[in-house]
Amino acid sequence: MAATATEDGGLSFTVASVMEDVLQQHGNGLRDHDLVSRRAEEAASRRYEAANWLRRMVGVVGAKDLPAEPTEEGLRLGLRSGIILCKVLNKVQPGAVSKVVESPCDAILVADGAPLSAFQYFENVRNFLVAIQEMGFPTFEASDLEQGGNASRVVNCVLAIKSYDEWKQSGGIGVWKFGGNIKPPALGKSSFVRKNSEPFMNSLSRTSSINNEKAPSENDSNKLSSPSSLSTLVRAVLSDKKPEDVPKLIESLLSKVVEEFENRVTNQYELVRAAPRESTSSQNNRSFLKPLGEREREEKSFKAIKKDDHNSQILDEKMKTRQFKQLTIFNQQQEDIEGLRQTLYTTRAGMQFMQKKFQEEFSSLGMHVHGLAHAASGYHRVLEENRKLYNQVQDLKGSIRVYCRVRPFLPGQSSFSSTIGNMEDDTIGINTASRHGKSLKSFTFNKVFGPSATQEEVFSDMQPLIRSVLDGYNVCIFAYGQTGSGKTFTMSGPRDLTEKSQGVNYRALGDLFLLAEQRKDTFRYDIAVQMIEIYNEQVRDLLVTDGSNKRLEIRNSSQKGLSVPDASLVPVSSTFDVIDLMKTGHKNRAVGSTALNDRSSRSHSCLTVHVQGRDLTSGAVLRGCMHLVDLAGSERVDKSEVTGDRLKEAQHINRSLSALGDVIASLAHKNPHVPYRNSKLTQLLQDSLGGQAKTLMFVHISPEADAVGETISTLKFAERVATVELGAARVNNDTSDVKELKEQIATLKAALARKEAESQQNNILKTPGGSEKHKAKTGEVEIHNNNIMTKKSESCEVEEITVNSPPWPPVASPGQAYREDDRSFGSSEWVDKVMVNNRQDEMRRVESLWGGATTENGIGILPEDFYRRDLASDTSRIFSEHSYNIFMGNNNSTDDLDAATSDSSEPDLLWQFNQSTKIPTRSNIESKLKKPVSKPIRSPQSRNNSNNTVSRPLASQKVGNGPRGMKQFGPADMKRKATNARH
Ligand SMILES: Nc1ncnc2c1ncn2[C@@H]1O[C@H](COP(=O)(O)OP(=O)(O)OP(=O)(O)O)[C@@H](O)[C@H]1O
Repeated sequence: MAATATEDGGLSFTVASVMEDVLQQHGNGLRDHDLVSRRAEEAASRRYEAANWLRRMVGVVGAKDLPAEPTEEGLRLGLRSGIILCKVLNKVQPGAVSKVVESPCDAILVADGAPLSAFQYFENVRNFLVAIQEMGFPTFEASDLEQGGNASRVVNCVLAIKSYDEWKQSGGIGVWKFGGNIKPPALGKSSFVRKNSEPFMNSLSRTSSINNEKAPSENDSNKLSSPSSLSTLVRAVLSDKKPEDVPKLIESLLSKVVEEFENRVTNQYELVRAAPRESTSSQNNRSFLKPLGEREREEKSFKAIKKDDHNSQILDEKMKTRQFKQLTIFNQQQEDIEGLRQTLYTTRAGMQFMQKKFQEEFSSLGMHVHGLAHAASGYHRVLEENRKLYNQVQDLKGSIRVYCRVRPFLPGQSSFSSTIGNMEDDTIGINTASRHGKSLKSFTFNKVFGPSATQEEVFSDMQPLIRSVLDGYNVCIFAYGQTGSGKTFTMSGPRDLTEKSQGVNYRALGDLFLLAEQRKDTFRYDIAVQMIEIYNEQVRDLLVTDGSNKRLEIRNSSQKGLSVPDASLVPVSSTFDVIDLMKTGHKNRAVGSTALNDRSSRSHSCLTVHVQGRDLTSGAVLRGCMHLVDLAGSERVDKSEVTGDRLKEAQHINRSLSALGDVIASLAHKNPHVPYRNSKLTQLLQDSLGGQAKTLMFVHISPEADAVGETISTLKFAERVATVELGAARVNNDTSDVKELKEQIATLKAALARKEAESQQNNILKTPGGSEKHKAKTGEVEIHNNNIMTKKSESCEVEEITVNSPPWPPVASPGQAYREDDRSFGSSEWVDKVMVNNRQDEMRRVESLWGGATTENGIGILPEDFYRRDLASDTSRIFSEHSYNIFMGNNNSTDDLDAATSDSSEPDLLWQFNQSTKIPTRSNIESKLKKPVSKPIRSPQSRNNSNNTVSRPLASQKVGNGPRGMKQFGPADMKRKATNARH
């Protein structure tokens, strides 16, 4: 059986070894004692041969530990240090092992054979093994030198070196070969054991040894591989077998051998394929077959190449590793990128979804907000509507509106100690300190303006009220508060006036001009102003330019329709006119300094705006009048720390303000008597407080802590004012009703005159000079009405008059003018409010006095061209008493009228008409006029009990609740009227 050569011509096994393995595996007789012993003998002889050769080579002394005929153990121990092996090899091939460690204690072995320096021994063995591996000798494992190791391999290696040495000694002719029975070392068992030992395999192969003539003789030690030893082995296996079993056994054996052989060849082939580069070393190994010099040279160059190869291989591997790593990283990155892309895609989809959802939500939110905004605007509209309705209700009730304004801290003041707690649209809370600690007092008004409220905001809130002057309403705005709380600021503005800081006065007039201009196609308005001051209970004209300081009277019944008829009345048509007038007014105003405010005004100032508007279509005339009052400081006297003149001023101020308080209190309690005449101020404001005017009190407070006392009392007063109901405001106009009534009056007058004439004739005929008697008999009542005696028929409802009529004014003798002072002293009841229709009176005056000049609401109407002419001629001209008188036609009658009281009241006249004609009735007229019924009036009894009450005719009632300036009948007029009527 021939061994199969590999590609490069080498085999790592022999047929004999294969057979041996197969026989051993099958155990077919190898357990035979003879065979074992033979094999043992063979191994021993080989061991002895190796030991002897080693002893010869290194000397007995060098190989002192190696017996001539060692046991396996002995051989192992002897060679274990690796020194003998290294020395032998260096002897055979000098320098093969460059470093041999020879410990001085080399020879000292411990009882169990363990070396003293195992590491050194191991190094020697390793170096030896590397060297023989490089040289192509059969190798063994380092562990083969240890206990239990395979000593036969060691012997094999030594004998191979011996064989090489002998070949070398013999001159190195031909190719050295070794026929030792070795097995290829297991791959990867040791890093320093060569993986392939093909040269030796080749040398073992029979085919490769064809050219080796010496082989049989030299391979005598390798008996197992020889045909004879193989046959011996076969014979030994077959010896105990029956002859009939031999063919089968041989067949089985052969098939096993073939199978094993094929397996090994396949393995070998795969091994070679797996390590192609090792062919180089194979070639190198084959170089053993070359002559030694040449082979050494080749070996050296081969080593260098191999080293280069090795380096480049390492580099290649490094490169490959790096490339692999890079590729791995690249792949990983690609995977990551793909993953990221996926994530991105998912995220983008998510984002788009979210975006869509967000947009949907956003649009639905927008719709929601839109809805809310709509609702909010609706809510604001409703609020505004509510406010208007509330104001309308207030108007209908005639409540005095109360606004509150808080002054900001002035420059230099610390805002730390503000008394203002909380502030809402209509509520203000004041922090007060009491014995029980701090508390918050809340006050509610129609409107509350904080310190940051601008002049414009303040004005815009009261603008509708102001505008109603043009619609024929009487308006009164008065600023109330302690010194320095900002009254003048609100009404006029600061000292350094700018357009932005202009106060209500300027803005109101400016607005009226604007509105008048807007309405010029339908209305023609004439506007004139008065400006007065009440200082120390004296009324002064602030618009005088000649420096005169004439004392003026307040006449609630002036025929001119003016409360202070003697005060200059200046027509204005532009804001510039107003500014000029204000300058004059402020210059004339009594202003002095006190401890509290160096610009403290110790007087009440009042700007009165008179408006007359004519409807260009219907001819109806509207009259409105507006008082803009800046009151003096309301603080207590002691606070001002004043004496002398200043004290007197303060007392006057306080008195007038407390009179104002009394009036308010009376009105709030709906007292029949309202003490208007206790002060000039209340007299001036009488019609605004008690008439059908729209009244606004603008209460001012300071935020400082030391003013808290005044602040609280101011707000309390304002709260009381807010409860006052004045009754619905009325428009001062001439309507068709009035015209109709005028006609009725004319008819009635004619009837009355006729009846009186008849009655006189009858009396004269029946009883000469008996008219007085007749009066008494028939129970006719003489009615004193501002010194005019009028008759009332028997059918007069005396009781009704007695009960419902207000008290009399003092009786004046016929022809005697009733003086203002008399009224003052007569009784304050003179001014009690009686809601009556005074238009009858007006008509009477129209006809009797001015023969066609219109009057309204009891106010003597000036001829139309009066204002027109004066306004046109000179806007800065100040109207004087005289200018009015021109149009009154008669100075005497004017005097009478001026001096007249309002005693000649509508109820009286109506009563007369009713009694004389029976148609229309009083109630008819009243209902036709659609005016509120009068307030209850005091009974005669109560009147009699009241102080200063002078008994007076029942019919002589004071119409105190008509708009101020209501034209009153003078005695002379009434006399004249009566006479005219009679005739
Ligand atoms: N709302 C405000 N904003 C800014 N400054 C104000 C305001 N109100 C008042 N002032 C300032 O406060 C000071 C006092 O104001 P003002 O003279 O108007 O008070 P007053 O109540 O009219 O005092 P008096 O009773 O002495 O007339 C002034 O310097 C004024 O400019």
